[in-house]
Amino acid sequence: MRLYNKPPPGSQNVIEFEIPPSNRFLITRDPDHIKTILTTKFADFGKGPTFHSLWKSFFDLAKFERGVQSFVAQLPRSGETVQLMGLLYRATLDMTTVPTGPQRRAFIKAFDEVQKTQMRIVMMYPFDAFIDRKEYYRGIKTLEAFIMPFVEKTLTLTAEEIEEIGKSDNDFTFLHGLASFRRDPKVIRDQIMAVLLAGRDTTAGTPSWAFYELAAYPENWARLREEVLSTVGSHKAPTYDDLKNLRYLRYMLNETLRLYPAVPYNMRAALQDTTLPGGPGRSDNAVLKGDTVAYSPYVMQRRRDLYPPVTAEFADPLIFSPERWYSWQPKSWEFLPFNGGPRICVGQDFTMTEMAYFMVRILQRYERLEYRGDWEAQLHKADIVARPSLGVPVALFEAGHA
Ligand code: HEM
Repeated sequence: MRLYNKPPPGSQNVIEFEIPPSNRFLITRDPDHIKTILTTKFADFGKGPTFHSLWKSFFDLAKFERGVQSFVAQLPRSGETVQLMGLLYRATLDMTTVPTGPQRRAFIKAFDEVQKTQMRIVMMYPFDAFIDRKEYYRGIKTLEAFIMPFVEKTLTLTAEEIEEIGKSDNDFTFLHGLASFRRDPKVIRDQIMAVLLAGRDTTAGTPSWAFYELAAYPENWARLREEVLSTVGSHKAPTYDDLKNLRYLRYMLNETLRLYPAVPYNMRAALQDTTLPGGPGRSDNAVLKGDTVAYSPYVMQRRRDLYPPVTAEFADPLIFSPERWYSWQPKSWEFLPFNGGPRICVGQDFTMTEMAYFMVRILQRYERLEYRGDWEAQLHKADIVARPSLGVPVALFEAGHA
């Protein structure tokens, strides 16, 4: 983070350093550079060999709705302290794959182990060879043992049978979708694993930050609740149309992703010699094949110079203010929580709907939120996905209770 903030005002917003013998790094916080990497010169950059070696061996996702229901059922009694972040992490995993019964514990343990090691490997690059991968490979085997029977069973279905299932919204899963255009069990396993790993922490981390901020701004909670009650009502499950109509809720989620993009740091490896724009009156920055270019939506989205001046409608960019979105739209490439270009997050629409759904169910039921942790001790903890370092300990106060 200190490195990302290093370029002085007026510089090209990029710094460069080298780890001998051959690893050159560029770290940028310039929207034009990010645009160049992710779209204009997309073919010049890839995820890099470390990333590909990590994602070689993988698996699933099946049903969504279950998780939402189990989350709602686990909400605490009015006024009781609950670690909301832990609950959200469990719920988003439930929404995708998690088996029930005795397999459950082994699955979650393996999933956590695989993800933790992946994060360590990425964070330690280029010194990742020192990381012990024994548990990692064991974890992958456990996950595979769970998912492969589902993949194989699905592949016994003919294209016509899958098409028939597709006519029913309820029975058709992501697995059927994959099986309808690829018959290779390994490819299907990899796709499922990719979606599962990409979707859990990001989707759990974002509402965690939202609750964290909302606990500090009771007036925003009240305004959200008012919007939900007048649009959806106090008990009914929201429909897709309801969710689309909740403008303030959408702004609140955007504001959360602006201050706390779930993937705060990212990188690409140059696949060939190329350049990044130097800006008006400056020569381009040379990037050589094999160089790593790191960029940070987190730092970029907090750059004051990219925002309009502070006014009554537009709060300081470092302040959580969903209201700003009523009169302001970020310029393209200056708001990138889901990345951009051909590798934009495929789960973007799904996750925005899912998070809105979560928020609606809680806002319907609870009229007030109280923080039960130590504000001062909280840190922005970023492995690959960012979360509040101490979770989100809160008490929720049910409507109609003292
Ligand atoms: C708040 C929630 C989420 C955020 C902020 C988010 C953000 C991102 C970002 C920044 C990337 C680009 C990573 C890169 O290329 O370096 C990405 C990729 C991806 N996301 Fe998400 N994501 C979220 C939820 C989800 C969910 C729920 C799913 C699945 C249902 C998902 C599936 C994927 C997949 C499969 C990729 C890889 C796409 C590719 O490389 O071609 N994401 N996401």
